[in-house]
Amino acid sequence: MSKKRLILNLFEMNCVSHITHGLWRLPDNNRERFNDIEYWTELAQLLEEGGFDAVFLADVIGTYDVFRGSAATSIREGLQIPNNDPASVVPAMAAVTKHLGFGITFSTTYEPPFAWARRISTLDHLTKGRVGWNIVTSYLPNAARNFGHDGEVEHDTRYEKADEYLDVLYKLWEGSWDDDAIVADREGNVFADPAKIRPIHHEGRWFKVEGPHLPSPSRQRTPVLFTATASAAGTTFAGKHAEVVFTGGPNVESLRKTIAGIREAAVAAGRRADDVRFVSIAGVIVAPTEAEAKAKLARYQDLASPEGYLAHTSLPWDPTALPPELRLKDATDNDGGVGRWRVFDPEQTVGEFVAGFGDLGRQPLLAVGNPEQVADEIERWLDEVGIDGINLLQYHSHDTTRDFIELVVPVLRERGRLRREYDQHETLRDRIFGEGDRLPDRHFGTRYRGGAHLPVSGIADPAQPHKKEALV
Ligand SMILES: Cc1cc2nc3c(=O)[nH]c(=O)nc-3n(C[C@H](O)[C@H](O)[C@H](O)COP(=O)(O)O)c2cc1C
Repeated sequence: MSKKRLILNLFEMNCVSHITHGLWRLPDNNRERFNDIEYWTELAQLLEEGGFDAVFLADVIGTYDVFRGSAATSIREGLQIPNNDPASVVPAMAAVTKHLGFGITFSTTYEPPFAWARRISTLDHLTKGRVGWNIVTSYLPNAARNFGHDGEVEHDTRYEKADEYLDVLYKLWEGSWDDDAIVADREGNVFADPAKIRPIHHEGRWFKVEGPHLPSPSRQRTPVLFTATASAAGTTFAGKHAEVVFTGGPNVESLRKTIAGIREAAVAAGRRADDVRFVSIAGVIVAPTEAEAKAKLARYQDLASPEGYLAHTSLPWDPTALPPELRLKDATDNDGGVGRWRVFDPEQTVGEFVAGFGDLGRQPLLAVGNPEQVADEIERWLDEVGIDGINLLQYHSHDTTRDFIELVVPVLRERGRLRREYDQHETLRDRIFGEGDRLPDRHFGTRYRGGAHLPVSGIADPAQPHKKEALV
């Protein structure tokens, strides 16, 4: 059996402190340059030189203001504020690269689907088929208040809304235009054929969209669909829609369960179990020798900020205000509001609990060592845990990426886990799945192709009465 090839992404965010809080202070870390277009173009070129598949851009549309009932901790920490729009930096990166893919996070909960469908189609055109979309439903109460709600939309309702959102998008991306709709007939003065373009007339519980889609079909039509979930509602959603699932989770057991559950949900949705690929967050601290890598981890650990992690987790109580020797079971009567990203141990003291938040060693996939040791660990995760790829966390920008490219990429290439060069002209989807540019027929989104399941077959053209808008 051939070896599983690693999907290699960099995990980024258009902000200072994405997910390794406190480390922006490392000497020469250049995260505060995120407002500069050169930050992104340099990064994109570096990633493409190193053979990365994609840069993955996380996003939030609110502040973390649950911890201590205020956004102040987040603001002090640079924790995802200030932040800029992720999609806006993609064209700059695309202009200086040919192969690098782009994963863009966007929420289905607050902004309606028509404009987003247009924006991502534009990006798919400009990148020649290199975009993916990380579908999120948004978890920040402040995000809800920024978009006219009093509080968060209830969890499962967000997924119901997301499901309809995707339905609208598939109608626009897959069904609204035929591939041969653009005629570009100069003599006949016909640019596009109205009979091959149709409105979608979507009317559902959440959205009413007439269409047609404004952009013509891009190479992938539907961008590669990513999501991150472990909940029951999210698992059903991912089984139907997701092509790549981003896995976090506290440990390997929960991860294996998530993977198995989503594969099962994919099969229930008429897809194949391996139609979904799994990409894990990975911390990699590598150096020529193990001792140097461990020393580097210690340097990083010194600067890690538990406060940043506490605010990021939206902990609804403040353990730093309690005596550090108090046991958690005596400090709080529920799960401590720790939530799904942290395992709660009632026997821990408050002091241990706080220190644990800033413990970089708690990462389930953390490889610290020389290049061979790191490659061994990544291969173990591919073969034993069952992931398909990694999203590399950044401790230091751009040293984390450079180290990985210089030290780990050659070893993974030697072991047949990474390609030596890109295939020319391939889209992001084709690179990941090797089955062409478009969604496979067994994906729900393809049901609208050619106008199937849409109320009209084409736009009526009064100047050409024989080509009437036909009801189907
Ligand atoms: C690795 C990873 C990355 C994520 N990135 C984002 C993000 O950029 N923006 C966001 O709003 N949510 C992000 N999330 C949160 C997820 O979208 C989702 O809310 C979370 O996994 C809980 O989903 P569930 O309630 O369905 O289990 C991320 C989650 C994980 C595990």
